[in-house]
Amino acid sequence: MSRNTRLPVFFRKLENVIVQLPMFGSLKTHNAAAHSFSESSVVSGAVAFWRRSLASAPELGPQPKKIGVKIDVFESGSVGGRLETVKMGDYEYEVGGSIIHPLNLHMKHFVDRLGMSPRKDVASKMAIFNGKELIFEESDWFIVNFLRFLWRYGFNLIRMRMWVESVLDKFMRIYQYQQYGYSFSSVEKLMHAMGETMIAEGFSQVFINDLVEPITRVNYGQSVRINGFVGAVSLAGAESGLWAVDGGNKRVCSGLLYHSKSELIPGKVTSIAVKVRPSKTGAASSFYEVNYAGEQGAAHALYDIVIIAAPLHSGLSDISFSGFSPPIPSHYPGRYHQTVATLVHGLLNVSFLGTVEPPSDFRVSDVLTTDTERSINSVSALDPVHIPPGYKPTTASHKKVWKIFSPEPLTEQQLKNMFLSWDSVSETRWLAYPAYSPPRRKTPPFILHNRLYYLNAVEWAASAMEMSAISARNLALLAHHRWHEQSEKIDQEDLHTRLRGEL
Ligand SMILES: Cc1cc2nc3c(=O)[nH]c(=O)nc-3n(C[C@H](O)[C@H](O)[C@H](O)COP(=O)(O)OP(=O)(O)OC[C@H]3O[C@@H](n4cnc5c(N)ncnc54)[C@H](O)[C@@H]3O)c2cc1C
Ligand SMILES: CC(C)=CCC/C(C)=C/CC/C(C)=C/CSC[C@H](N)C(=O)O
Repeated sequence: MSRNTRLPVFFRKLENVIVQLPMFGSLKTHNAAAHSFSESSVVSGAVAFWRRSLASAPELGPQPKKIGVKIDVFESGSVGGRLETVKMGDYEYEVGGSIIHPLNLHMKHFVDRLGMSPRKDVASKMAIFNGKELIFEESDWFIVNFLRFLWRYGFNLIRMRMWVESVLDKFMRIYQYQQYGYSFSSVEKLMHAMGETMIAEGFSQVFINDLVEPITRVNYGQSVRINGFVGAVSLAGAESGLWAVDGGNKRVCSGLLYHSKSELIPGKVTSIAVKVRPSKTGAASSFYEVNYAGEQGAAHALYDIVIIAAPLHSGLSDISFSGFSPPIPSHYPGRYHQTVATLVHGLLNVSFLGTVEPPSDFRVSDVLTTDTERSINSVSALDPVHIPPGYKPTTASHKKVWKIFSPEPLTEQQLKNMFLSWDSVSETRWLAYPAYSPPRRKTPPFILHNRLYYLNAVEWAASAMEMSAISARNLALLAHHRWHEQSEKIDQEDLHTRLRGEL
């Protein structure tokens, strides 16, 4: 089992039988301009703006002449945003977005196209902690896991897996739609095109408490009271075959930024105003004035199209909007959930987990927690972003790097309970992903104004690297089609049936 895998071993084997993956062609884009734009806007992570003129895209219909597109990307922090690594000792470790699903085709495509590779796999083993003891510890033996699960949960696990697969199966449609240049004007329409997702019902309470809840806690730091799609994404984040980018996931961001030839402007965007100016022909045209605090102080620049690629929520971007009617809020309703990632290079106190196993036998790498454990969401042994030759995971009798996810920063006392000793500690406080618990809110819009777009609205469906990539590609296509008044490529119904014969 690979280090990023969370579901028990027997499940990995079953998947080959139950899962039918839809077949897709390569993700070769039909729209070079939109594609390179989508790449730069997602993953540079910041706020991307399209300046003055759009490039033509021959495959999208007859185009008058090829004119250049200039893209500026503003970044107030570091490129990669929530993809971040921290150095401990000689190695770097992921402290933000760390795992990628095998069906996340945009991420896969980026890595291939940039000539990067997935990190080497390292074996892992999962356990579940209820605050007192380990209620489940994965065995190395497929048959043992299988029988344990069958005994305790009946066929719940298989049904759950089939439900996740049915959601993923519909989710995969988006790649085909985007390949054919289709776009969607709202998160609701994008989700509708991927098939409505209902919360899976009928699982036993003990199964939800023991397995589903721990997975949503490690992945979204929250309970199971979340919408169906994000629930399925969270469970997908516990499947087999999860991977990471060799050298660190954030390399994809800087790689795509470089590749897109856009200009990176270090600076914090403070406000965006809509300005109307007379054009050469006499007709009024509007521009967006972007004000920012750059390295040389306050400055501004004018753009035709602006894409905001950072969450418009308290504590995350703080951009004000002026001159818009109706007004655009700086912050949309709803908050982002705090997850603290604490990395400790130390000796784990295995008795804190209620186990009597000697540390030299303790090979568990991922400890998930049930809702009864309030102070921590997970404890995981981390592997460096690059696996050096000869690297082998060790038992708990050796010092190694552990990552603890918790809703609040850990106290000295909590660290002392969890570790017998440590050399170094690093703490990263994230406003990590939306707080998905009810009341369910209206999703923020993709289109904030005529040519002003908002990428991170998609996180209210689910937050993951791939979701930002999908949203970026969608907005690049949408911006292009709206600019060229190609309404037949926007919000088309029943694409699934219409495109069925195309591949
Ligand atoms: C702890 C943690 C673990 C996660 N694990 C996973 C995982 O395993 N797999 C997965 O797929 N996803 C994971 N995620 C989610 C994933 O990291 C995010 O969904 C994704 O990285 C979002 O990317 P983004 O570019 O849309 O936003 P961000 O990464 O937030 O990028 C926004 C950027 O905008 C910049 N910015 C903000 N305001 C301004 C401004 N006013 N002016 C200029 N720049 C500004 C910020 O500095 C930032 O760089 C995790 C997230 C966290 C926090
Ligand atoms: C978008 C689709 C279809 C799949 C993505 C599945 C996926 C990678 C989900 C993970 C999402 C997430 C926010 C994980 C956070 S924690 C990651 C890991 N458990 C860790 O310990 O770092």
